Amino acid sequence: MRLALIDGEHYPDVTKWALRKINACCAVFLGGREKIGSIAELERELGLTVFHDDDYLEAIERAIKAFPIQEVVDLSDEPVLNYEDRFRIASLLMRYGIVYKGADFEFRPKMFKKLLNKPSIAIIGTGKRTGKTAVSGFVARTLKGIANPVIVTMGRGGPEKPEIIEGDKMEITPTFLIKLSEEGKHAASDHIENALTSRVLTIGCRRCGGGMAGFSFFDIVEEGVKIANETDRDLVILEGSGATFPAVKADRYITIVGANQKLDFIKSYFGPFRIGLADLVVITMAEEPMVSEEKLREVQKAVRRINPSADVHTTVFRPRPLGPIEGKRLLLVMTASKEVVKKIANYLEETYGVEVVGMSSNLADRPKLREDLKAVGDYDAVLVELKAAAVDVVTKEALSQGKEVVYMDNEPINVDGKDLKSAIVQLWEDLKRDGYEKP
Ligand SMILES: Nc1ncnc2c1ncn2[C@@H]1O[C@H](COP(=O)(O)OP(=O)(O)OP(=O)(O)O)[C@@H](O)[C@H]1O
Ligand SMILES: O=C(O)[C@@H](COP(=O)(O)O)OP(=O)(O)O
Repeated sequence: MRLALIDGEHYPDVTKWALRKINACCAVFLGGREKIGSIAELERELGLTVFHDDDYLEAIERAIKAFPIQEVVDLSDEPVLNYEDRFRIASLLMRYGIVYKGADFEFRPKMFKKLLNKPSIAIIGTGKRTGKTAVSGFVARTLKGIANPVIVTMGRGGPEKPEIIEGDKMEITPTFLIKLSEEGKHAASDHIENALTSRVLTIGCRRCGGGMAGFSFFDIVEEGVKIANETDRDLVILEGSGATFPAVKADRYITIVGANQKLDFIKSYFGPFRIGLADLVVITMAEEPMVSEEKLREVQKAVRRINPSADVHTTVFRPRPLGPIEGKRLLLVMTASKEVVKKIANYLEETYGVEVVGMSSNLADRPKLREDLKAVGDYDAVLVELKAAAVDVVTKEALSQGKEVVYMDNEPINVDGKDLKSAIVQLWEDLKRDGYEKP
């Protein structure tokens, strides 16, 4: 069935003429009073049900619940709808799997397939390096004792066939990672990072390309999910990549929003789609210099407005070295900005009694990283995130110099007085209580 979006900037007979052409079952009145009388009169003139509300999204949602709508056709125009409004509508319809068509645009959702035969939590983000891997690892560690999770990733550096890393059984050493890298693999891919930081079973998948709403052009997640189904694990954590996520229906959603992101990417375009899916939102990097207090308030406000029912947590990252570093002279290498790396260096010096003698924020830029590594003086150990060039450049160079390699994780810490750990346990308890949807 087809729902039409109409307004009062068109005369009723013009709208009626167009409605006949598209064979609509009902309409939502969006606003604009210049060319109509009352809405009741309009409804009589058009001869079909017209939904309306102060909030046009509410009206559309009501129409969708009342009729089995497959397509929404937008017969309105500016000034009633601006471009931001249209993305809001597109975000809502994407969530319901409904096509949204206008005069010169069409948004076609991919269907979320129900493929998992066990409970699942998807961890998706509004952008790259917003902290999906950090939070996925945190969720896995939090639930490890009670839910025995497996993580399925879909990185752009992921393998062509799903790769299983038994992080719970094997030790992931610098030498093992170098071996993977020499086999031509991306040894710092998300599934390997998760296996190392959280010591759980992970399944790495590949994806290529991402659209606007969050679906990938190609990916092998379905193959990864089939393998996850065959494991004896109780919970599948599906981790997105960049602003893209698996087109697999999950039972719960955690959306990661970087406080440092452009506000428009959070509250406009398809930000509301990603945030609207969430049961729990984690706002990451909520501190200076990434974000001012004023902008943070705007980000929090936008998230609450888009999804009032989500449990919102505001957090910062702090490093969690995965090996002993106390008393060492450290080289610190990260994908974060120069200012952040300095901040982390101070934190490490204060917390672990180390001396940070060199730093690089160029982990994701190999030519600059090589220059940084050449310029550094003597050090005992390199502390590096398992991302980007951590293995093929940093680990290789450090081992060749006889230096120690210690990998580090980024731990989310609440700055809002809430407790992310108990919220995650609660999410799992609720999921168990409510039951999960079977394929
Ligand atoms: N205190 C901090 N403030 C801001 N950023 C930080 C801080 N500590 C770490 N970071 C950065 O936050 C980012 C977190 O990346 P994470 O991997 O978790 O995100 P992601 O969305 O999964 O991306 P990817 O999988 O590509 O690494 C990293 O770039 C890391 O260097
Ligand atoms: O670029 C990506 O696809 C992933 C990392 O994937 P790998 O390169 O580690 O496989 O980054 P993210 O989106 O999670 O920030």
